[in-house]
Amino acid sequence: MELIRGIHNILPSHHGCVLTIGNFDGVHRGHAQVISNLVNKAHHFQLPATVMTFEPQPQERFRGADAPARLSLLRDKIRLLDELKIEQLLCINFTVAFANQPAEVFIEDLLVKKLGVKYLVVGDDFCFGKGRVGNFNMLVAAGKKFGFTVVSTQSFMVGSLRVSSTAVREQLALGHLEQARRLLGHPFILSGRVAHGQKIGRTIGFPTANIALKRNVVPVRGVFAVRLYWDDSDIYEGVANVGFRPTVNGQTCRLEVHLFDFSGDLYGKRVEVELVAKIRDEQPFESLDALKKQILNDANEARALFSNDAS
Ligand SMILES: Cc1cc2nc3c(=O)[nH]c(=O)nc-3n(C[C@H](O)[C@H](O)[C@H](O)COP(=O)(O)O)c2cc1C
Ligand SMILES: Nc1ncnc2c1ncn2[C@@H]1O[C@H](COP(=O)(O)OP(=O)(O)OP(=O)(O)O)[C@@H](O)[C@H]1O
Repeated sequence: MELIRGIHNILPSHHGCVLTIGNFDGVHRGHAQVISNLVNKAHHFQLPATVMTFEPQPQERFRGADAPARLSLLRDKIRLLDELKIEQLLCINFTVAFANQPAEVFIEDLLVKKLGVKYLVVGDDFCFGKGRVGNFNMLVAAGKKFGFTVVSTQSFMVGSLRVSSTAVREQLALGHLEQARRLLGHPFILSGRVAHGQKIGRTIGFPTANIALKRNVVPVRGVFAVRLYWDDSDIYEGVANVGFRPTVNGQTCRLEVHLFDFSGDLYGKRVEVELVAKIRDEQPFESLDALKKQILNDANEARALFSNDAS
């Protein structure tokens, strides 16, 4: 997959493609269905299957810290889209100027002149452009004028629920990891680099890897049974907390992972943490000793969960 970073990097050789557009946050099963249609059409037309996405996501640009929690960082999104076998990912810097373009300008300048879209696949609720006035019917009319075809994909449902990034966020906020996984089609992960913490954990017998969360808002809070992936080959099980650590007066939201039976050095490593099941909500404890007792219970619960999974 070729990553095209920004409109200014679209070359004449990129002219002519089969395209879809969206946030693709989390790259869930609804997205996978849209992209499967895209890839089929691309084969048929012998043109590259291309996804256009935005960074930051539009709501992050407009609402800052009030934007919905992010399901996937750009690098996770790139990996997940790559797995769906697209050929080109166009990542557009979502500036205010870009957002303020009228829908007609977006179509004519970007879709027609720069990208030479031959076929456009969108979901059934797709909107775009200033004031989100651009919709499926407008695209169909533009397609007739400029010579491209627009198709909409039917809603992808799990039971009676339409899969969406919003629906995944709701399930994660409720701690329903299994249902979130069903909607995503893959496990929910948090990724980042292991940083130095306050080093209190080791004094209570639970050393933790602290992972700085690069997102504005995280869709989960609490204590979880986790798997940690690192360097592609090693998988470790453990227990983790996502939160502000009220017992030690934490100021920022952090992911802290205690791995079972691990004594290596993870500092500086980029890791992926799969949240397997929620154990409980984070809470303040009156002493480190009380926290230690609780973490011991959490670890036992997580170990039991993993050994049940294995049997
Ligand atoms: C499994 C687990 C559960 C935790 N639960 C809580 C909690 O409920 N409340 C809290 O204030 N901190 C909680 N913590 C965070 C601890 O306060 C923190 O890991 C400890 O202070 C070590 O910090 P350090 O990594 O900076 O040394 C938890 C940590 C782990 C690993
Ligand atoms: N369940 C689904 N079925 C069919 N198409 C979908 C589904 N979910 C998203 N799409 C389509 O995938 C493309 C990208 O969607 P996008 O990420 O922008 O929205 P979303 O997943 O519905 O998230 P949100 O909850 O933020 O609206 C759009 O064309 C959208 O219409």
